[in-house]
Amino acid sequence: MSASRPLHFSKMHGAGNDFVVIDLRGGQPAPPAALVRTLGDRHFGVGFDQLLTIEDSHALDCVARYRIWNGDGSPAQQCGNGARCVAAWLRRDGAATGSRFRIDSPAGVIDVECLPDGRYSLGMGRPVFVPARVPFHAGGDAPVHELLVEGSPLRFGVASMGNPHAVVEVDNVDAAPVHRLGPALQARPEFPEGVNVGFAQVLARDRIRLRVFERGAGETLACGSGACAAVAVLVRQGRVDRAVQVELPGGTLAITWPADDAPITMAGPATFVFEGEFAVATP
Ligand SMILES: N[C@@H](CCC[C@H](N)C(=O)O)C(=O)O
Repeated sequence: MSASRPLHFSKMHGAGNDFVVIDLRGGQPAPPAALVRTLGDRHFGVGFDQLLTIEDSHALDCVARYRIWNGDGSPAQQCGNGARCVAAWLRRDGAATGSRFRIDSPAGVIDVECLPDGRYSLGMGRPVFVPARVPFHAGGDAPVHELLVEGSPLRFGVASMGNPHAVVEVDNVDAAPVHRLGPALQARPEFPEGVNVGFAQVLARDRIRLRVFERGAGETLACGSGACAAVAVLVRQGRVDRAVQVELPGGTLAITWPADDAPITMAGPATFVFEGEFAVATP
């Protein structure tokens, strides 16, 4: 008979981008990649786009630190929807008090503001367009790049929000070849760390629709860092204004980039779905 230990988790989502959140404060080790994949399996596990581990922060002014693991077990540096869920989780836990606090992410410290309507507003940092820092190894520092992908030229902008993004503007996001061009661009050697690929349709200067094929998770119902990257790239290309409602399949995020040298702000929901225990097999 095999033994097991219970692992308590919270199931959450932010605009449909779904998460399992586990508490590793007190120095508990992060789950190995194989356990992340098992937990993330929607048939044999719990299922999620990303696992979020809440950990002790060494930054004095932060309530906690969190790390992000994609469904395929790979670590990620940034997760906008996840950060809002971490903020909500820390508030419910009591570790975070007041309407403003800071959390420590792999991409740096994030300022959180709890809005009166229940949404969370986060300072997501400044977008980085320098190709080598995305990283994207082709061409110069232009707002639009072009590669031959699957035999056709594909035009896109790149940005890092702590994690790498490519943004393709399309006429109709419903008809965009997200599942063909997403993985094809993601696998290009010019993106040595892979890339999250966003397909954006500009509806107005303050409103876009967006679908994102994420690194390590496939298409998700929303990608917070992807929404920030899409607005940053489209502002740089002169296509949208600096305050944009981003409509994703799972919900809407409000993205504001006040000035080139200012951080991007993202506001959106964070929702608890259920609490559970997963039986982790022990040797
Ligand atoms: N869904 C997230 C991004 C998660 C990480 C991403 N897949 C990566 O590997 O960079 C978000 O809301 O930002």
